[in-house]
Amino acid sequence: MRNVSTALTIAGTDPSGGAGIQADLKTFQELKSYGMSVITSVVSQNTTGVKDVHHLPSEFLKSQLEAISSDMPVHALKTGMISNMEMMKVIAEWIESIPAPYVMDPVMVATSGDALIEEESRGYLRDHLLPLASLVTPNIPEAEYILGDEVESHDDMKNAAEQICTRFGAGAALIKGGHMKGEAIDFLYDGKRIHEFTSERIDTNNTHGTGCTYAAAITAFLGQGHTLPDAVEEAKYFVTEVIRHSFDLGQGSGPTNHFATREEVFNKWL
Ligand SMILES: Nc1ncnc2c1ncn2[C@@H]1O[C@H](COP(=O)(O)OP(=O)(O)O)[C@@H](O)[C@H]1O
Ligand SMILES: Cc1ncc(COP(=O)(O)O)c(N)n1
Repeated sequence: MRNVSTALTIAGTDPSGGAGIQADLKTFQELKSYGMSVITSVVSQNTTGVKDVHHLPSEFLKSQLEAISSDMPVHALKTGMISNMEMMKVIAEWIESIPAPYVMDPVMVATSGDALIEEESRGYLRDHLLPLASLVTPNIPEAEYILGDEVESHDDMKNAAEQICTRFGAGAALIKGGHMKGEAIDFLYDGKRIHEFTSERIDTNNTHGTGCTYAAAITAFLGQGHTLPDAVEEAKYFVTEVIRHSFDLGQGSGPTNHFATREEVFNKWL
C-alpha cells in the first residue's frame, strides 16, 4: 500500500481562486491526495470574467511536465484549459508516456462566457487529446461541439456519452447536466453501460469552477484506486455539497466552497 496518492492538474490559473489550477489544488487537498500542478496559461480573471491571458511558451510547458515525470509518481492526472495546438501537442506526447488514469475536462468557455481555447484548436483537442483520455467530462455545449449535434434531452445526453467513446475514442464519457433544467443529472458511459448520477438543482448563481472541481475530485478518487463509477459517485456528492455551501464572494458568479462540507458533511472523509 502506498502512503499517499498523487494527483496532477495541467490547466490555466484563476487568481480569484474559484476555478482552474487553484480549484483543482483545493479539491485535491480536501480529498487527501497530494496535489501537483503544471500551468498552461496565466489567466487574469475573477468571478465576473476573463480580463487577460498570458500563454506560457510550449517549451516551458514541456519543461514543467518533465520536472514532474523525472522525479515524482503520477497516480492520476487531469487537464483543463489548454488554449492552443502547440500546447496540446506537448501535453499529448507527454501523457502517452504516463501510465495513469487521465481525466480530460474539455474546457472551452468560462461560466462568464469568455472563450478559454482558440477556436481553431478545438478540433485538435477532440481528435488528438480526447482519444488518450480514460474519461472526458464535457458539459452540454462542449458535448455539442464534440459531436457536431444538439444535445437537448436526457436521451441525447446518454447517446452523446456513448458516441464520444465509440466515434471519438475516449475510454469513458461523463456528460454533465449543469446547463439543463430540473434536477442536476449527469450520465456516464464507461465503455459498457450508462450510469446516472442525480442531485437536486441548487438555486444559486455561484457555479464558477464547478466543472474544474468535479473533474479534480474524480481525478483524486481515481488516483486513490476507486473504480470509475465509484469515483464519479463520490465526486458528484462532493461537487453538490461545495455548490450547496458556495460563497457569495465577488460581483459575478461566485466560487464553490471547497471546505464547507468539513463542518457538515465532510466528516465522511475526516
Ligand atoms: N445549480 C446546480 N445545482 C446542483 N448541481 C449543479 C448545479 N449546477 C451544476 N451542477 C453540477 O455541477 C457539475 C458541473 O456541471 P456543469 O455546470 O455542467 O459543468 P461546467 O462547469 O463544466 O459547465 C455537474 O455535476 C452538474 O450536474
Ligand atoms: C483557468 C480556467 N479554467 C477553467 C475555467 C472554467 O471554469 P468552470 O468550471 O466554471 O467552467 C476557468 N474559468 N478558468
